[in-house]
Amino acid sequence: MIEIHNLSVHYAQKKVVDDLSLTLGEAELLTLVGPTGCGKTTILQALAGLIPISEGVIKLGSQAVTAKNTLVPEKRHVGMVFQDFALFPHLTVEQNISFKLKDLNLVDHWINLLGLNPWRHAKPANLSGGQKQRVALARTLAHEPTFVLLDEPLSNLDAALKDDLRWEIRNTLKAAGVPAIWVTHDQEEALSVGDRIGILRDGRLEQIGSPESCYSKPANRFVARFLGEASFLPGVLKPDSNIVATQLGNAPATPVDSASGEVDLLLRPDDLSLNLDEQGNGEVIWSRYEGSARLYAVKTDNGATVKIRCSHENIAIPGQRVMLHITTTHPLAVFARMAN
Ligand SMILES: Nc1ncnc2c1ncn2[C@@H]1O[C@H](COP(=O)(O)OP(=O)(O)OP(=O)(O)O)[C@@H](O)[C@H]1O
Repeated sequence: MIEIHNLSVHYAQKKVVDDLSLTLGEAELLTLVGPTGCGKTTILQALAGLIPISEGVIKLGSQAVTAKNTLVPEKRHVGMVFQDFALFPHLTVEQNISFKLKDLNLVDHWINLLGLNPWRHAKPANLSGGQKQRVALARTLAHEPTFVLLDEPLSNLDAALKDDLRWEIRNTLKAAGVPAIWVTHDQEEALSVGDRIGILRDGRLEQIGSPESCYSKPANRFVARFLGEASFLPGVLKPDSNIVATQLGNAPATPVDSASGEVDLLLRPDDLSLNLDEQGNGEVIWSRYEGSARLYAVKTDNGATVKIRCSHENIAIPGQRVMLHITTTHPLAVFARMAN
């Protein structure tokens, strides 16, 4: 188990990690997301012992690391996986994985589990990006780390490969049974592979929880926007009611921070339906073709702009009148109305 209590990290006078606390369960995979420069890499470096911490405690099993009571990286038993793979170019796959390793049985185990047998004697230069990342992961896990830190492991790979490899990495970490923190820019990746997801802003954790809870009940508008397309529709939520009344109809509501009265309803693009209708309640502003789907922005007759994702067969062009309905049956987050 890893526990982080009130961790802060400064670069000169600048606090880049601010009062971070979290606990990672056995074999738990936590994804950390946030805008560029919010401190994701700094957190991993601090946990690995690569940079000093300013305040707080990092508990790694029975060891408690503080600013004064530090522990060298070698003694933390942390495995790191980087976006640039960091393999030795002159060594083969097998030699890279077995480097400084005593138990060579583990080399075969991870080579087999990650499907690397055909490339066992190849050098990194002859491998694809996905194969290199598998080697890096195998090398990390063969050293039996107590926990694993992954810094944007897929960011140098193309989209098609990313999708498969993210699941392979998740399954492999689960097979290894070690806790891991996976930093990514990609909110879809974070939502899909994490057991829990943490959303950072300016070095602070804005929310941590299951992907479903953070996506459907974000703690604030920043989290709502960061995790996916978010539209905010004005509505009225009666006190002690769980129905919000809006210009597009009523919807089941879950208030954030006890919001009531004049509220803004969080709508995701798949919470709505759209049909061409001259007598409708809005007008298409723009549309984007996405392959299997189309994303529309519609201005409602009351002046709000909402985004809707429909089947690619549902075609409307900018300027056309459409009828929007809220179709979702699960409760939608509502926030206190923001003053203009
Ligand atoms: N060695 C350093 N000296 C001074 N400031 C630094 C140093 N490294 C990082 N920073 C600053 O600390 C802040 C956090 O950087 P960090 O790399 O942790 O962010 P990040 O969330 O990982 O960003 P990205 O998503 O772009 O990789 C940034 O403002 C960055 O400029």
